[in-house]
Amino acid sequence: MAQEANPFESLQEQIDDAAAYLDVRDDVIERLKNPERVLETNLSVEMDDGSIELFRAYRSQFNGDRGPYKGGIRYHPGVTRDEVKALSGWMVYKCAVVDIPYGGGKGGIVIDPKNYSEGELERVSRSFAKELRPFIGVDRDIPAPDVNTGQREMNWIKDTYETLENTTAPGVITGKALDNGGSEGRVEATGRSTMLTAREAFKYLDRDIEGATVAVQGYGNAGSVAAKLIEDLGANIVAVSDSSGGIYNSDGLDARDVKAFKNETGSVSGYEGTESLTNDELLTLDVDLLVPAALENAIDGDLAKDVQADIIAEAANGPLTPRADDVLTERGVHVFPDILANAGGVTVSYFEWVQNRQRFYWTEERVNDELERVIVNAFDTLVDAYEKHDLPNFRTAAYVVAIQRVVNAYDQSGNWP
Ligand SMILES: NC(=O)C1=CN([C@@H]2O[C@H](COP(=O)(O)OP(=O)(O)OC[C@H]3O[C@@H](n4cnc5c(N)ncnc54)[C@H](O)[C@@H]3O)[C@@H](O)[C@H]2O)C=CC1
Ligand SMILES: O=C(O)CCC(=O)C(=O)O
Repeated sequence: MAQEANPFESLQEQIDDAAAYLDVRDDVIERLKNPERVLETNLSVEMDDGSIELFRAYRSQFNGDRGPYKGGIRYHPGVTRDEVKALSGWMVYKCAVVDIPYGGGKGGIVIDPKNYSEGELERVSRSFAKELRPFIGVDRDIPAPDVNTGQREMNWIKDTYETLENTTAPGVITGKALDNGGSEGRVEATGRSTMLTAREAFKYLDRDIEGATVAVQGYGNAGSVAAKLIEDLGANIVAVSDSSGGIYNSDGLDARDVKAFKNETGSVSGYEGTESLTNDELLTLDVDLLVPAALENAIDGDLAKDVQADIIAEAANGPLTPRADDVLTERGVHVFPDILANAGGVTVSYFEWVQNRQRFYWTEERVNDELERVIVNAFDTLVDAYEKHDLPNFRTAAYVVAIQRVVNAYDQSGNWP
């Protein structure tokens, strides 16, 4: 099992690693390593039995130099202040690497949603929306889904905001259902960017993705969509997992059928014709491509020594610790970082926000074409930086590109006296 690393310290280390290759003053870099503000609140919510329960919740607004704060809201028992700070910082550099006009933010509630009824979850979400209301807005801070949240929670938050503000403002949040101002293609967007990154990575490394073997850790929104779209490229998904464990079949799984099985039974475990394996076994399988799509710190320095994949495309945020990065760089494993490989989610959120502002809605084909253009451009810019500056790995390349863009926006804005 991977050792805990503090994700906020990991983010700061990633920024320092890239800053070493940039001609930017230390005090400016220091500014880019810390959030502008963090809201911490205790939601008191009535449960179905009439009792009141407290839920700790956070929203971190990391940096707004390039536009409104943007980023998802996570419901998970492991949410911490430092985790939310890290996730909000990763959003800054993600939006910059794909060059969409946002800063970075992130929110989280310490809750295991499995233990609550739909009515209780609605009251928790509305209570958080009430606390968030003064801090968010179409041009201020725009939340979205993350782990254990989706269209349902986004709809509740939008409705609470609009009711309290006595207005209609669908662009205050993205990832909504289609009938509530959502965008075609948003549900699949995160996994789609992982597929596009993997496709471009194989091309760049002069390898064939058709017939390649693939393991996917985490089979939720990001992982299951990435799996099915990578399978559509002709790759062979041999192993997938979720929090209950993993399944393996050397002949390959049917990604869509496994998802249907998980929807029916609640987990991938027990899928017909498979051997079970632990998450650590999955992460160290001898495959061509590994897609971590669960949570932070899945692979630490020790586990990284046993990773046998040649290419990693990070669908999750922060799945590798900095020590794991060092080990994998040393061992020549090609890691394509989260801030590129899962940037499809926020990119299509941007498209949703644009559509909400214009009250003019796009076809799924247009969304997917525009997304492909953004991700392929970002990939090309990243490999150009990697080659031009002779950088150690693709993560550093992504941060070099992203930090420079944030610094440019900051510099061009001038100074207050
Ligand atoms: N939903 C989105 O649009 C975006 C999500 N992400 C990132 O993708 C990752 C996954 O998020 P979603 O797919 O949205 O969440 P989700 O809630 O839809 O799915 C999470 C999956 O990970 C599994 N999981 C949890 N702990 C695990 C463990 N220890 N080992 C193996 N599997 C485990 C769960 O069982 C579930 O299948 C997170 O890091 C998230 O921040 C990144 C960009 C956008
Ligand atoms: O869609 C968005 O705005 C943000 C998605 C997100 O939280 C992420 O990319 O980690």
